[in-house]
Amino acid sequence: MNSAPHILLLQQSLPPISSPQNPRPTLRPSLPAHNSTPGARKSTPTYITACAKTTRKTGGRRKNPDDYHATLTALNSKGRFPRKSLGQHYMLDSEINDQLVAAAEVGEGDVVLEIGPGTGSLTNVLINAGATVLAIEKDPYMATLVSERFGQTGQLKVLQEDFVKCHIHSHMSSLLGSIESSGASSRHAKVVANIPFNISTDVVKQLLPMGDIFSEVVLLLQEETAFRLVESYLRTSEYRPINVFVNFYSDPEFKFKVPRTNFFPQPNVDAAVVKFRLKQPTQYPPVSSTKSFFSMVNSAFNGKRKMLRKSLQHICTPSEIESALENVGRPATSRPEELTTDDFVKLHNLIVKE
Ligand SMILES: C[S@@+](CC[C@H](N)C(=O)[O-])C[C@H]1O[C@@H](n2cnc3c(N)ncnc32)[C@H](O)[C@@H]1O
Repeated sequence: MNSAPHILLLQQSLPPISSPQNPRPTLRPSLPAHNSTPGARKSTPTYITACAKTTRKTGGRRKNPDDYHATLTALNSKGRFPRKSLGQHYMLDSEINDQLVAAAEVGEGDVVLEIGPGTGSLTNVLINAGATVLAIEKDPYMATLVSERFGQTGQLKVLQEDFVKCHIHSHMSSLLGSIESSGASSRHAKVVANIPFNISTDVVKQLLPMGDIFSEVVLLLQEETAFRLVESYLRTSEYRPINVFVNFYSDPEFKFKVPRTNFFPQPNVDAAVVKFRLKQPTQYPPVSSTKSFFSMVNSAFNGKRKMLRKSLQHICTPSEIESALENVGRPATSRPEELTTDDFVKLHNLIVKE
């Protein structure tokens, strides 16, 4: 007998899941076998009970193929329940997936990287838009599920790997190469993904410097992360090296907020969509070495409360830093949070000799 966990779906007399009065329920494990009804067989699987029904689209609007019940049914088919460690919060509103795909302007013939396809709700919209999708999924069960769901289309390649560890540049280059050699146009690929919040920084750090293969990266992130990456302003304590990094490699844009009630299970925070338009390598600000540039930026912020003429003393003398700042058009007493990405580039080129 299969002892894998299942999801028991109660379809009757269920409260709506998206109203504030009826917060979306969470999956909860039933009592373990030793607490179950006397006489129950020992091999009874651990049931997960979900007490909710989805809001259905009516009045001529199309039905969401990835609503609450469909998501649970898909998980149940593999005996799965959402895993917190994998950031598994599934999107229930296909209109938000439509907006994600529209934000990246995905169209016929595009090649798209999706990180964490899960049950395939976003993958479905991407495929319907005419894209060929490379999906990286860490959870082997979800990788199988999404392969089975779209295997027939010929528009999906699934890699069961951890995105953080995989060689995404070479995977994507070889996919683009094979599409090109089949006679199709060789446009840049795009990234569209509802990613697990715990790998957001890794994803941004890996993908943004890949302007040679990607033109846009559209990510559904934790709202706070989205603000931190896009709307941290000069002279505030939120302004960090990551902002210099993001602006060096891309033009970021905050697109829209996604309330937490749209996910199952519901996370503790809201989300938001950010679009990064990647710069091509020829458009990067001119520095002799990106390694020494970001190392200088990090050093500058390490001494956050210090003036640059102190925190960058390991590179050159305070008076050399003061005159370089003057050259950049900044006061000799400048602190890191007062410099734009362009200012840092100019400062680097004046003080770092290689
Ligand atoms: C937030 S869910 C999104 C699922 C689906 N895209 C959706 O919108 O409903 C994140 C997905 O990423 C997968 N995942 C988590 N960590 C991953 C990693 N390091 N590499 C690749 N996939 C990962 C999870 O298994 C899960 O399917």
